[in-house]
Amino acid sequence: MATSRRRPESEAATHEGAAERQELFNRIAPVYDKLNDVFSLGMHRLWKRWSISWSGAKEGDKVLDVCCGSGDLSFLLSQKVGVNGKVIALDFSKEQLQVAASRQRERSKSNPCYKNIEWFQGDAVDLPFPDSTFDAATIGYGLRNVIDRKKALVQMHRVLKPGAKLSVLDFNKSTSQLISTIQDWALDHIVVPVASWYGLTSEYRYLKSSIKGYLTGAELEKLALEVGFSEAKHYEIAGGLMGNFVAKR
Ligand SMILES: C/C(=C\Cc1cc(O)c2ccccc2c1O)CCC[C@H](C)CCC[C@H](C)CCCC(C)C
Ligand SMILES: C[S@@+](CC[C@H](N)C(=O)[O-])C[C@H]1O[C@@H](n2cnc3c(N)ncnc32)[C@H](O)[C@@H]1O
Repeated sequence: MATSRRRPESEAATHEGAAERQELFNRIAPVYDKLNDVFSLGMHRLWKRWSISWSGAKEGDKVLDVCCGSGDLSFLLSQKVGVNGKVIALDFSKEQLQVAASRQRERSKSNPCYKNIEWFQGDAVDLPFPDSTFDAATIGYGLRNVIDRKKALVQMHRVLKPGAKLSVLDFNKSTSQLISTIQDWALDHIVVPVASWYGLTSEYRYLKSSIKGYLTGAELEKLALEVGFSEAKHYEIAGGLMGNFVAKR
């Protein structure tokens, strides 16, 4: 009997799902930064600063930003680790990485520290780095979008040094009916209608369904301990609309 080289059905579905998401993030890349500022009234910048603090990144460190997108967290990490440090930023969307690289070129004109960032196109579930490489890692609004989140956590655990921290910023999948009603209302009545002006209706509708399909803080803590992190704690921020999860290798 000839051996089939086709992927098993579930693996093929995962691959197709990931490719669809990659395309979605490619499509939103040109307006992504602007819409985040508009919809969060600029607050996402503050949440990202907090997430960097939670990562424990410091001067001279070698750090990883997974699902870096257009690079907001990578730029903050870059300032934190300074010219003696190194930021490795990874994403699977070519368009997002192009935006990130162009922002880096622009910012490096006034602050050479940003030259310490290196961009990689790659998959969060298959990180192309050796074990125990990084002093800290971040993933902002990324883990929710990864189909096999356990695999991504296993990978991030593997590439962190013992004692290093992972900081995961994202929407909070709240257990409070009030908070999830507010999230749903804002997404249905503000975010999706405005995104529609840019021809991005389905892309921003996806945002709501991805929050429903995400993990609660308690579920994130449980999963991180399962994959080998020694400590895991989820913090609600922005009145419970957002969350930051911290896990220590
Ligand atoms: C920076 C933010 C989200 C990034 C983001 C993440 C995704 O997974 C996406 C998927 C598909 C399309 C877009 C995104 C995406 O932009 C968080 C803030 C921006 C949000 C788009 C809007 C948040 C609305 C909140 C429910 C209410 C905000 C309250 C605020 C204090 C005014
Ligand atoms: C919502 S954006 C967040 C970007 C950035 N971290 C921020 O906070 O603005 C999510 C990013 O995750 C990336 N992404 C989603 N799944 C991924 C995967 N499996 N591997 C690599 N990148 C992924 C997308 O391409 C997108 O750029």
